[in-house]
Amino acid sequence: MSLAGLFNNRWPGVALFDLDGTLVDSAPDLAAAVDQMLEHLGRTPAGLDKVRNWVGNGSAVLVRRALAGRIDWEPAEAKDDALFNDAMAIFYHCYGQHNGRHARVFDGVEECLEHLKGLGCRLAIVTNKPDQFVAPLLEQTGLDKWFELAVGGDTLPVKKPDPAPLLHAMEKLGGTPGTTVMVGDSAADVNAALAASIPCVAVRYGYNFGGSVDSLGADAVVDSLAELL
Ligand SMILES: O=C(O)COP(=O)(O)O
Ligand SMILES: [Mg+2]
Repeated sequence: MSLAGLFNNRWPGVALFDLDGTLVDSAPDLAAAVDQMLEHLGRTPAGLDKVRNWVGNGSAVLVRRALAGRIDWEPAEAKDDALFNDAMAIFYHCYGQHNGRHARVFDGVEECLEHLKGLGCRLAIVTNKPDQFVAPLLEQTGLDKWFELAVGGDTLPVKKPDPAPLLHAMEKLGGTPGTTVMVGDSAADVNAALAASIPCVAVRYGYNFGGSVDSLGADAVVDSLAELL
C-alpha cells in the first residue's frame, strides 16, 4: 500500500514516526550503555543481540529486562527498588555518553521524509525513549531538520502502546485520524495506532522482540520506508 492510499489521498497529512528501530539503528549505543550498567553492578554483559530485542517499551522496561537477563521479566522480580533505582541512574549516565555515537539512520528514511515534506506533510516523532535523549539523537543524526515536534517517553504520564502520545502529536499538528499515519517497528507502535484508530505502517527491519511484525495488524508492512514512495 502507498502512503497516498493510507492517507485516503487527503493531503497534506500528519505523519508520526517511532524513533528507535524505525528511523535510527540506536541498538549499539543502547547495548553499550546496558552492558556498562550491568558490569558496574557486577553482572555479566548482555550483548547487542539480546539488548536489541529489549528495546521499544522505554528505558525502565529495558533496565528491568537487563536485570532479569530476559525479555519476559516477572513483576515479582521488580521488587528490589534500590537495585532498580541504582541501575536506572547508571544506565541514564552511561547512555548519555553513548547516545548517538554509533547510531545510524536506516536506508530509505531520508528519501521518505523528504518525499513527505515535499507533499506538505507535517512530521512528528512519537517515541518511548526518555525525553532527554531524543533531541540529542535527532541532532546527532541530522534528522532534527525534518520534525516540528517530538513526543518522548515521559512527555505524557503514559507511553505507547497507550494511544495518548499519538493523539497528542496528531492534535498538536492539526491532524485527524483520517489524515494521520503512524510508522513504527514494534507491537507498541501498532497497538497504539490501532487504539487511536490511526492507520499504521510497520517496518520489518526494527526491534520487534525478534518476532515478526507481519501479524501485528498494521495496514502495511515494508522492508524499507522507500517502498512507500
Ligand atoms: O526507548 C525505547 O524503548 C525505544 O523507543 P521507540 O522504539 O519508541 O523509539
Ligand atoms: Mg521502535
